[in-house]
Amino acid sequence: MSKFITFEGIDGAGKSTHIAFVSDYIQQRGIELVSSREPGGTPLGEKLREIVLHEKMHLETEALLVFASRREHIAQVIEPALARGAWVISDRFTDSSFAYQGGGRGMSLAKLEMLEQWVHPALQPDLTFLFDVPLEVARARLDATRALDKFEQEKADFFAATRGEYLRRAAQFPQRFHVIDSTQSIAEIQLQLAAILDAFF
Ligand SMILES: Nc1ncnc2c1ncn2[C@@H]1O[C@H](COP(=O)(O)OP(=O)(O)OP(=O)(O)O)[C@@H](O)[C@H]1O
Ligand SMILES: Cc1cn([C@H]2C[C@H](O)[C@@H](COP(=O)(O)O)O2)c(=O)[nH]c1=O
Repeated sequence: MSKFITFEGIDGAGKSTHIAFVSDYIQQRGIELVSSREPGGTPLGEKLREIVLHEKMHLETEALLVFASRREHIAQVIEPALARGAWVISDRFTDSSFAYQGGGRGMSLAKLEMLEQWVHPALQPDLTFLFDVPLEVARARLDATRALDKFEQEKADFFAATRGEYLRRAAQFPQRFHVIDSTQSIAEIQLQLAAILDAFF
């Protein structure tokens, strides 16, 4: 049966690193897997991603653009894959909008809930991995790897609020969230992910 798995966390928490491991782990079982990301995942979504990650804009414009990208992603990628029985992994989904636009930027959570209800009233991830890490650790990892985009250049209080909203949502939806302590080594985290997935297959 199809499954929808999302990966969340502040920038530099380790999502991309662990998506590669989880993708291999799932595919080794002969399961068809579609791996995608937000904002993005479709040609239109990738154009919106460029704008969202690099242009300054009103916080509600930002929220509308990430949900526009998501609407296209759901229609073109997520729903067709789930309908044919494939598993879908998405590097970020609506929890990111609550964390970044809601927590980080301070947008009304009630408005975000309205957008969520509009764009995907019946779709929620089956499993969400939240890679939780203090900002200093995430920032040190990012600084070592690449030039920073608009979000990655935000200050400590933005990421404290983003992380706080992620943890609030994990407490609100404990049935789908697994909070992973991302200060552990990659090998330790992989053991934890494998155990969670083994129980999920
Ligand atoms: N548990 C870990 N211990 C040490 N280094 C790690 C760990 N997890 C990830 N890293 C390293 O941190 C850097 C950032 O990791 P990664 O790109 O996976 O983060 P990310 O959450 O996908 O970031 P972003 O959301 O900004 O793309 C990489 O160089 C990666 O090798
Ligand atoms: C889906 C989504 C994403 N964002 C932000 C969070 C990140 O800073 C970037 C995406 O970059 P990544 O390297 O792929 O993690 O976009 C957001 O603010 N709101 C969202 O809904």
